Amino acid sequence: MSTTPDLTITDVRLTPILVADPPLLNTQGLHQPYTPRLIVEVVTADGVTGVGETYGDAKYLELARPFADKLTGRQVSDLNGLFVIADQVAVDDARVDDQVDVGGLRGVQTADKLRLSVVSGFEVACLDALGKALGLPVHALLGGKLRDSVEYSAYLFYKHADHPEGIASEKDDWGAATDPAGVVAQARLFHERYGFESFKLKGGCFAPDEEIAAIRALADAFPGKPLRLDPNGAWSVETSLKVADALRDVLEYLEDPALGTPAMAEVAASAGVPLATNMCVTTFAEIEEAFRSRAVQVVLSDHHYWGGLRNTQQLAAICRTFGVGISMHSNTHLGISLAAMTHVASTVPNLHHACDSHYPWQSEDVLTERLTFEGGRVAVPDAPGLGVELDRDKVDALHQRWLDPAYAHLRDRDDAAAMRVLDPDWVTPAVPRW
Ligand SMILES: O=C([O-])C(=O)C[C@H](O)[C@@H](O)C(=O)[O-]
Ligand SMILES: [Mg+2]
Repeated sequence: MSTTPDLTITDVRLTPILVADPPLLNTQGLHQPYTPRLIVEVVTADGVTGVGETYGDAKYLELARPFADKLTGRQVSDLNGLFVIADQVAVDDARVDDQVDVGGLRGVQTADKLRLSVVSGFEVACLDALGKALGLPVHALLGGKLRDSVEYSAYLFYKHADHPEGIASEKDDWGAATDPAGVVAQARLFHERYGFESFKLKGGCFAPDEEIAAIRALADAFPGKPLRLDPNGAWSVETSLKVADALRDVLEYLEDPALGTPAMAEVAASAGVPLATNMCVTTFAEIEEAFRSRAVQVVLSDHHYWGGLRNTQQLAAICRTFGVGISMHSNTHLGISLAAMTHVASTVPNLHHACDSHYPWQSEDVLTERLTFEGGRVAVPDAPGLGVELDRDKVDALHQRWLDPAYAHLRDRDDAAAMRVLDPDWVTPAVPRW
């Protein structure tokens, strides 16, 4: 005779960690050798543990701790209640006043968005626990998968071969990529190792003509494959239109060429190529202006800052209503979030673009078994919950690194600081940079 599971949360564990990150370039600077993440675990009265992950910088930890304190005694099935609790957690004004996250790479910073980024880690952990308790995969809790695998795109970066000399870091085997030949070599490796069939280049690092040449080289090397270029808002409207003109025939979309919805709308009006964003539409409040002005044709949801998997489904429904495409953004996440992204992506009917994922860049993970890409796709797990298992020894090791005073300066991501190690005169570029 089956018994009803006890879904009461009896314990919540928060573990900040530092994970190896290669020397990747973007318009703000360089990735630091280690990047912060927060691992969330919720434990039920029956001893079932659900796992989630989110951004791990100090301002997220500050909110996650009081949030966690309010969870014990609640049900893991009370997902709507998470948003009610989040509203009760105070955000220090100094954390959002005139602040943008990682120099603006994650779009606007508001108290609500900060709260939602914390909620998402707990929502995923609760869904994982609920699924395990009921014997159902997360996609079933989200209404059921519409596909058995989810397609991802190769996320190409300009990069150095190594982090600066004398700086503690992990070695990677991707080599340098600072010109079109290097970018194509990196893309070939991505294709060989993971089978990716579409390619996104993180731009805004070099003069636009050099980045145009890199995309042209990719188009020659991978004829007919979908290509994207994302300078994170580094260009003026004029430069954006020049790039669109030069690459119109090979781009699937141009991502955040210019900063802010009005500039994006101006570009979109005559670019002749769809525009995607994970910068000007990152909250529900930003949707109306962007959709009315036809500034974006594809929204890239980051389930962390949109507030979780169910909010991502709501965003997808709004996009569908307005004829705007949807796909997924990604940022130095681990396997827990890749599994979460894969579950939700499998339930979205209007998913017509391969999703982004940084995962191949993350050589360290907290799972007993890494998720794998076959033909550029991740199979949607059908095991209960997220279908992944936490490796406690790995979590502990990465947490020890976070605790180590020698690494304390890396607890907040700061791409400009990493760049200044190489170039002491580096200042975050004024926008538009070109
Ligand atoms: O698509 C994007 O804009 C991103 O993934 C933002 C990220 O922060 C990326 O630029 C990075 O990690 O350098
Ligand atoms: Mg982007």
